[in-house]
Amino acid sequence: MTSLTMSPATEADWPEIIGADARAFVLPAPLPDDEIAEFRAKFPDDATFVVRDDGRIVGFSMYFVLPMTLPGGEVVPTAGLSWVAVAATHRRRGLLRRMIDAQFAAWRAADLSVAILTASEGTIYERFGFGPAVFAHQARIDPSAVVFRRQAPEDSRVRYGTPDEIATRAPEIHARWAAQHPGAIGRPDTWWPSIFADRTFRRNSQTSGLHYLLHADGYASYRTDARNHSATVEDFVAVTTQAHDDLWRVLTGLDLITSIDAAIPVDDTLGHLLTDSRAVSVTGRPDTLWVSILDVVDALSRRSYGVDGSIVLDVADTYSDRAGRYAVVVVGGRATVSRTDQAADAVLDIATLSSIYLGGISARELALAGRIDTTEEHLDVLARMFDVPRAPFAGTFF
Ligand SMILES: CC(=O)SCCNC(=O)CCNC(=O)[C@H](O)C(C)(C)COP(=O)(O)OP(=O)(O)OC[C@H]1O[C@@H](n2cnc3c(N)ncnc32)[C@H](O)[C@@H]1OP(=O)(O)O
Repeated sequence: MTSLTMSPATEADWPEIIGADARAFVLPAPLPDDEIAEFRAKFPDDATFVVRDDGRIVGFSMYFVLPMTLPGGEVVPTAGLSWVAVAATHRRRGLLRRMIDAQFAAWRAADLSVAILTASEGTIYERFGFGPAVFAHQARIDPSAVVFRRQAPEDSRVRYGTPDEIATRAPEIHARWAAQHPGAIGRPDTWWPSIFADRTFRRNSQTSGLHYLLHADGYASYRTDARNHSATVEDFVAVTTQAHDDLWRVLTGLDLITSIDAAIPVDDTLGHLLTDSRAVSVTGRPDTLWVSILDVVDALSRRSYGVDGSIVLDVADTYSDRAGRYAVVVVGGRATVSRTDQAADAVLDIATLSSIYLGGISARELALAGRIDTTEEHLDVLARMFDVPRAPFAGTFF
């Protein structure tokens, strides 16, 4: 393996990278050229990491810089690790680890305090200090059982969008939603063209293109399947409860549709709006975002907290340089965080701290699982400090 080298991608590398990724991610075919052009507009070449063996590409990964909203509303730039693939001929020989080492160095050089990813498997990334932090409910809705408790408004306030309206309205509505929702991944301008293009490789011969429903404060896109008359909600963005309820009224009232699938926030209110909450069944609870805190002091200082208090965390990190004791002192909901020599109140590893960072898992749950070593008194402080009023929701897969 002495012939292995790593460098940023060059122009000539892209056909080989796209082919290798299609193979690794079990895609039926490499991405089409127009999709590749849009994909490449999303990140600079120096955010790419190509491993070659004797000149042939055997490993690839890259990162986007993506805005993410924290509890309290501050938006931080994050390193969004993505497109990680190692050739089957070179698996389990340390290529992923080598690329992650280089990525970490790049993230540090770029002063990024938080890294995020959407994971293909649950057992890969904890060793690098990532923990699952945001979840969604995979919901299946039975429209025939849907009866809203409140009477429908005379006008649903929802309209189908024309392509022009969608191009103007959806990014603006998404930005408003993301600004107020913890865990939300902001979508840079360069992300929208391929969403709107809705190319045929994203569906099969019997599924429709995206239909867009627009509201003054929200939108939803969905496609239908002619084989079984089902609908799948691809994107649902509601800035207000009114928009949420109005959009769901239209979606659940689609004539000739026998079931609707959607990924919804774990605290979504749809079931509570109905006379029979069983019309909404939860078929899964996937993790939708993994987080790794890169700079504990900076990351913890940027979110807000539910209650004031202070706690000393002893953080373990077997991968990088984040281990140590940190004093977190919260006054008026904002934290002052510093490294300290004081005795620890709670002991946990960096992946566990990253899991509770956005409030998607409670410290209490992880302590019960033996992942946080603390006393009942300190756990109470820790759990209440990190608790959030609304569950985080990422809303974007990357
Ligand atoms: C953010 C994303 O892009 S998620 C997508 C990840 N990519 C995929 O799922 C595509 C298909 N899979 C692959 O391309 C490869 O198998 C990868 C990228 C997952 C792993 O690449 P490899 O080069 O084989 O990993 P590498 O040898 O560096 O392993 C590093 C460590 O992770 C472990 N590991 C790697 N893959 C896995 C896995 N799938 N499950 C469990 N552990 C794993 C290794 O055992 C090793 O552990 P250790 O160093 O602590 O002893």
